[in-house]
Amino acid sequence: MTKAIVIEGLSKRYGDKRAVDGLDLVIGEGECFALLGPNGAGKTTTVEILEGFRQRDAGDVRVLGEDPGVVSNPRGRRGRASRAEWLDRIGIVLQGSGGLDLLTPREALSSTALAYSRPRPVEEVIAAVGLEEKADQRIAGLSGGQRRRLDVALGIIGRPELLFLDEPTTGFDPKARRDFWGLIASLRHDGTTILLTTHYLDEAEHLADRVGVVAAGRLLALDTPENLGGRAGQDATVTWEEGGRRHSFVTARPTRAVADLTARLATADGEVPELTVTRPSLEDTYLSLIAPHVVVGDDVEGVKGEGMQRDDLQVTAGRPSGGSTRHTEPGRATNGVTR
Ligand SMILES: Nc1ncnc2c1ncn2[C@@H]1O[C@H](COP(=O)(O)OP(=O)(O)OP(=O)(O)O)[C@@H](O)[C@H]1O
Repeated sequence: MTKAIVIEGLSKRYGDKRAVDGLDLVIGEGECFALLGPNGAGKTTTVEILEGFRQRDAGDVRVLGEDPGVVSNPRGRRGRASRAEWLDRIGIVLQGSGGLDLLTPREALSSTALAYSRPRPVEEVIAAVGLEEKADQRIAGLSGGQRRRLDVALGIIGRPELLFLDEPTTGFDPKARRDFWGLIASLRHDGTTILLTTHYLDEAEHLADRVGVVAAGRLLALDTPENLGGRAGQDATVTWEEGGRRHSFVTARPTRAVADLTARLATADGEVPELTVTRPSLEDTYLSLIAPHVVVGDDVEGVKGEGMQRDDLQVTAGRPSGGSTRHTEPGRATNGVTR
């Protein structure tokens, strides 16, 4: 595997706060990798170090073969030319960008495109993010979701080899999210490496080849979405209706359980009433992974104000929400970058 990103023993403190605490991670070229974690887990700090916006305290980092801490410094020993070359290969969508209010999306994209050696056509990018109707209106008048789409457009206009997406679909309506997922699929198809942070687990599940879960600056788990935390091999819950009541049990062998139930209870048309077979969803697995880092009445360790509370976990954890089958066997956009 050719490595797009290599992180070894990465650490970063803010005063006494350990935002990133000995992180190791390798992301391959062409991979779509999702970094998951509660508020304050250290995701943005990590990504900003990779983007060259922040200096690390310790550890080694390589992004497209360069040390961002060195190459991103225009006055450093590598100089302005290397920095421009490196930035030419990277696209960045930050959590929110501003300062473009007086421009239109077309103007913002056209001027940003000038900074790249082989930009995508502006029209193509406007269409890809579904901003055709807003292309010539002032950015100040765009809705939150439309601005976010523009952020994404600014991130991909330079035809990056590596795209950083920090919570890209926040504020998107469901259709815009689906459209965005399609866009990411086509970028991946073209070989773009993508590092995504998101709080939407369905988004990670849909888009990512692998996910990493971080809390308190440490990597808790790393796997494909299907296998995270041993998910694929975990017991299944079988539920059905019998005698007017719901019944359920947990089993490691759901195929056999369904066959037994079908033999015993199936009606003339072969159906067992209200039969469902569920395994833990990605959300269930994620919540149990981060649960030890949740403090009752306080934020997640190392977290900003809106951290997830234990009450949230009680509502959701263990809910047989994912993989449910019925009657079947379960089976800072570049506009923020000074170039
Ligand atoms: N500039 C800063 N100065 C001081 N502390 C900071 C700064 N930036 C982040 N932190 C702290 O570092 C920790 C990690 O924050 P970070 O923003 O990297 O987390 P995150 O996983 O991206 O969170 P979110 O999901 O809320 O975006 C938090 O405790 C946060 O309060």
